[in-house]
Amino acid sequence: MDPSRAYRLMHRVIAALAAITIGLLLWHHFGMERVIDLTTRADVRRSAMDDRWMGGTSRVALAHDGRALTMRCRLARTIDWPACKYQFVISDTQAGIDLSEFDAVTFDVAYRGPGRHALRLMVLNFEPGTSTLDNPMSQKINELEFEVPHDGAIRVPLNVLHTATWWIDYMKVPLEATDMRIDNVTRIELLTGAASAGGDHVIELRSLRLHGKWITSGELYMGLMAAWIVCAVSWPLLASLRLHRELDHSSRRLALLGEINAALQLETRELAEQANTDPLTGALNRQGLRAALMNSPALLARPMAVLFADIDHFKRINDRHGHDVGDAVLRDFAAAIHGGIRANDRLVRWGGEEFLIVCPATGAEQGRQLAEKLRAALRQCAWPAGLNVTASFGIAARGENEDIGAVIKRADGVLYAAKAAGRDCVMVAEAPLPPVPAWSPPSTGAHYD
Ligand SMILES: Nc1nc2c(ncn2[C@@H]2O[C@H](COP(=O)(O)OP(=O)(O)OP(=O)(O)O)[C@@H](O)[C@H]2O)c(=O)[nH]1
Repeated sequence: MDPSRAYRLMHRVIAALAAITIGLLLWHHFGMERVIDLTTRADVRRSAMDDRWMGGTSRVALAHDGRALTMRCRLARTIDWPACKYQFVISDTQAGIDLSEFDAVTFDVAYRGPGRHALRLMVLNFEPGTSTLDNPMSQKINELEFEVPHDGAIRVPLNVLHTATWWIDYMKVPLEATDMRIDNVTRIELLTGAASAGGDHVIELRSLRLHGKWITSGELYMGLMAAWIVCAVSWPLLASLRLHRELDHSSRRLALLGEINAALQLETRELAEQANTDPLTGALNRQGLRAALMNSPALLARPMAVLFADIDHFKRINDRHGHDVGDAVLRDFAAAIHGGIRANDRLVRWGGEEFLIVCPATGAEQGRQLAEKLRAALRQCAWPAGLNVTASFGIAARGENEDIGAVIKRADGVLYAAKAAGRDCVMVAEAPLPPVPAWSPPSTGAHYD
């Protein structure tokens, strides 16, 4: 799953878990009630017992009319502790039920008979190491005695149960094992009170219910703690995954932006080149020459020469063969010139069929030789439509402190002369006059009136 989605989901999970925790704690405290009704529960075996097994002479009979369990007891005080009792057997094995999370027992009972109407509740807990299956008396006996009220309804808290002292004596239980325990209850008994009067006692037990929680507080706390631990571990894990993914995303976006930037720079460079280049011949245009001179001022360092080249009778070519052939001638002319000049020379289409060649580190004579070489190269070209194309050249070498415009003008001047001289030739301009030094007053001390 996408870590960002999982992270958002985690927010919801934590909010839900917080709500569930509060809900469960409140529900556990105020509700979640589990009730075991011993008078009706199918897996509980119900019976009655008198004291004859202890040598007594009491008699008991149990009847169940569907409404109540009625115990008729003829109590005979012929032994010290005569009693009749209900027996609720929950388990015949060593494994009973855990009532430690049960907090009360309720009775709905009607009691008729002589003397005090009291009942004794005994909760038998199977204790591993102490109890045995063949002797129910070996199970820890937790007891309490209560008066049956007139209306017969009573709720007795289970925490008032205590381990019967006579059982502690009987079993010789060490002090540290005498605590009340009801975590493995196998049977529950309800007896006539210890000091009940002899005679006929009729006890109608309409219900005997244990009230507790569906899950113990321990289980609840453990479960909630486990859920919170899972959240606590997952949270930073998902947060770091999300961070990692966001970093990954950002670096990919950064890389993409870098690529776009590089593409834009390339495009800008291409546009700049297009703006500086003549689309027909690939030579620089005037703007391109200006940019080249600004970017490489060394182009103007002396010696340097400008060759002005002009195709002869170009108008005639256009007129006779059409503009397309004229264009092809211009392209081939630029290519031929390009093939004959050095890499650091610059070819500029000055306009129409006029080209400039700016040659750094070149004097007037070298310029003339270059122009002758180019003129010879033009003769070698295979021109379109079988034409024989020639060009005239005017050369000017840059004088001291002469600006480029003046050099071009002088080259143009001698080109005009070359045309006038019959074309297909090279003319070199005279060197310009050296600049006149600025006047300064004589240093001899002479003065003028
Ligand atoms: N095909 C074509 N023709 C062009 C282009 N630019 C200018 N021209 C033509 O080039 C011709 C130049 O003619 P002119 O200036 O009279 O020069 P020319 O005919 O070469 O004569 P000379 O220079 O005296 O030898 C004109 O007809 C322009 O229309 C272009 O880009 N393509």
